[in-house]
Amino acid sequence: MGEIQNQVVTQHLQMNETEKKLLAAEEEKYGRKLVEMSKDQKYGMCFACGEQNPIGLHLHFFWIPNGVLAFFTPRQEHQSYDGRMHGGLITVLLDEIMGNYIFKKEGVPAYTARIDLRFRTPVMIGSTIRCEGHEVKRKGRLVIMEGVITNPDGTVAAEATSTLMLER
Ligand SMILES: CCCCCCCCCC(=O)SCCNC(=O)CCNC(=O)[C@H](O)C(C)(C)COP(=O)(O)OP(=O)(O)OC[C@H]1O[C@@H](n2cnc3c(N)ncnc32)[C@H](O)[C@@H]1OP(=O)(O)O
Repeated sequence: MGEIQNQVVTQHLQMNETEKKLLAAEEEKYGRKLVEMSKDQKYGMCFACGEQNPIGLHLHFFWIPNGVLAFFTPRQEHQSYDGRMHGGLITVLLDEIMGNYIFKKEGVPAYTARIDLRFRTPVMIGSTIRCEGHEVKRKGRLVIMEGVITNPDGTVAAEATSTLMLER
């Protein structure tokens, strides 16, 4: 098993042209360049953001005021029913943007203790979606975050609230 893992080599996926254009439009809106969150080599196998994970989503995250922004374009392998992105993977996107934001902001891992999610409209394969998360509340080590995924036509695809527990 370890041997097989060690043989896996992957190329980190960069943002595609559509994602870059959408990012540029956001930067226009904010009137400044958005800073990308650093990648932590220790977590290179993270399914959502890890650069070394051969089957990962290879997300890129950007700091926005009190929150985080990312884009994602689902591929054929991310399907559920024909042409639709799998809901479990939509959940991964929301879980990740909220969790990674707190991890990067605080410098300690934050574990998802609860996630409430509503799927409102389908996400279609090949369409670039916008993922945004914001911190809304703190109580001790507990952090409440909200996240939303928007389709290219502006409709909300999914929205979630999560409770994360910061590591001691
Ligand atoms: C770049 C690297 C990658 C970044 C990835 C980030 C995104 C991904 C994030 C994840 O998906 S993490 C993986 C999935 N989640 C887990 O594996 C977490 C599994 N659960 C646990 O490990 C523990 O349950 C947990 C750390 C969340 C809490 O355990 P603790 O022992 O630290 O806390 P405890 O259960 O004693 O609760 C402490 C307090 O918090 C409260 N609490 C716990 N969970 C709560 C909840 N969900 N809602 C409200 N309150 C909650 C609890 O009632 C209590 O309140 P009191 O102090 O007043 O008694």
